[in-house]
Amino acid sequence: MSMAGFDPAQRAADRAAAARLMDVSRETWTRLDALVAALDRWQAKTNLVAPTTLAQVWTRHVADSAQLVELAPKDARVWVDLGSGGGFPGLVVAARLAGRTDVHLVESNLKKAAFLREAARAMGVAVTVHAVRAEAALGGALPRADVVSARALASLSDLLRLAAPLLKTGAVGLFPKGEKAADELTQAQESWNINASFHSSRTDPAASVIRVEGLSELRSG
Ligand SMILES: C[S@@+](CC[C@H](N)C(=O)[O-])C[C@H]1O[C@@H](n2cnc3c(N)ncnc32)[C@H](O)[C@@H]1O
Repeated sequence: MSMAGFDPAQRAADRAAAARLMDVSRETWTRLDALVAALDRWQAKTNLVAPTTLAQVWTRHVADSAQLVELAPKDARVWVDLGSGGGFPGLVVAARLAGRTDVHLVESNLKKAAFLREAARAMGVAVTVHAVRAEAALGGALPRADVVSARALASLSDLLRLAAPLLKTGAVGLFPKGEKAADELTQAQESWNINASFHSSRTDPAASVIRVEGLSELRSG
């Protein structure tokens, strides 16, 4: 067991498993290693990920986040991640798309926002961290986006309400969801016309990513 509370051998095996799930450049691996090192440094003082997932951080969090890039438009210039927490998926996206896409991370917890800034510096990626509630950021500080993502932040209905200003102006929404994904979509369809597709997760057979491309209010009555 390491000082950080996980078995290093299990962590190494998990990194190898993640390498089989993600096809990324050597430069991206260097950035991702810097992200995981920063996460390990901070995890003791700020709970960034569930401690039980630390040994599997590479598959449970990094590879799980990395798969979103394949679902995004190839020419995405601006990506907004809501409720970024320990950097998932936002900092993983920034590692993969460095120099090509402006990544905005919205995180209301000030300690986690400080982590996101420090981790980005350690990774050598330029991101914009908005240390405010998403509701506030979406009311003004964010630019028009090509992609909006959110992982483990809220139900799909709440996410659509939150991200509507971006989704209605052309952003594609990428929302990783667990085994209740279909139920969440059915519930959201009570309020919205949604053009959505499901994409099986590469890292969790029970999970999927809901990709939203087009959103409008349902007319009632
Ligand atoms: C369960 S965590 C998920 C973090 C990360 N996306 C992940 O998948 O590991 C939710 C995060 O969203 C942040 N958060 C909650 N409500 C928020 C809001 N209204 N605006 C911005 N961030 C919020 C929390 O501080 C927390 O870091």
